[in-house]
Amino acid sequence: MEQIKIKYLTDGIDHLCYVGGKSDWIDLHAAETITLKTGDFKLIPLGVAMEIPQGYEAHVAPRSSTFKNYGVLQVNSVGIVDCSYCGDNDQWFMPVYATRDTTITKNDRICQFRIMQNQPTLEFIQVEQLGGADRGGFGSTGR
Ligand SMILES: O=c1ccn([C@H]2C[C@H](O)[C@@H](COP(=O)(O)OP(=O)(O)OP(=O)(O)O)O2)c(=O)[nH]1
Repeated sequence: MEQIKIKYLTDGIDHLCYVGGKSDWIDLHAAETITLKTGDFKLIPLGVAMEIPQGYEAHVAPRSSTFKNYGVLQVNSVGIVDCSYCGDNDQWFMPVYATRDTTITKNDRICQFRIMQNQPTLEFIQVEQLGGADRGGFGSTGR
């Protein structure tokens, strides 16, 4: 089992845990109560900093119910937390855009994350011709 050092940056949010029977994604909590007007952008503090193991990164995504419950969109679609983001003040955030007036209450489970192994180091070799057959370009397989 991998161990991750975690620092909670605020009182009053639940500690991270698996929700039994759900999945291996782990929910993250809003660290403060935030009221947004339609069209507002806000970095929602998630109240945690972590030391992700070397060779891994975390992917942060909305929960499926986040839009239904709060009307917010995660503007970067998926957040990437690098393992170099590991200091005491490297708090995790969820950047959101409000599509309606809304309130997110402190400790609400607003998004979720998992860690993923880093990809291998890639070397790009410039060529004039690639080896594969054309597939027809973007969106060519029909609806
Ligand atoms: O949704 C996110 C995305 C990123 N981060 C943190 C962790 C990540 O390691 C750091 C930087 O993210 P990224 O490299 O994607 O952003 P950038 O715009 O390139 O900023 P930087 O100049 O800090 O690298 O911000 C979050 O807390 N939430």
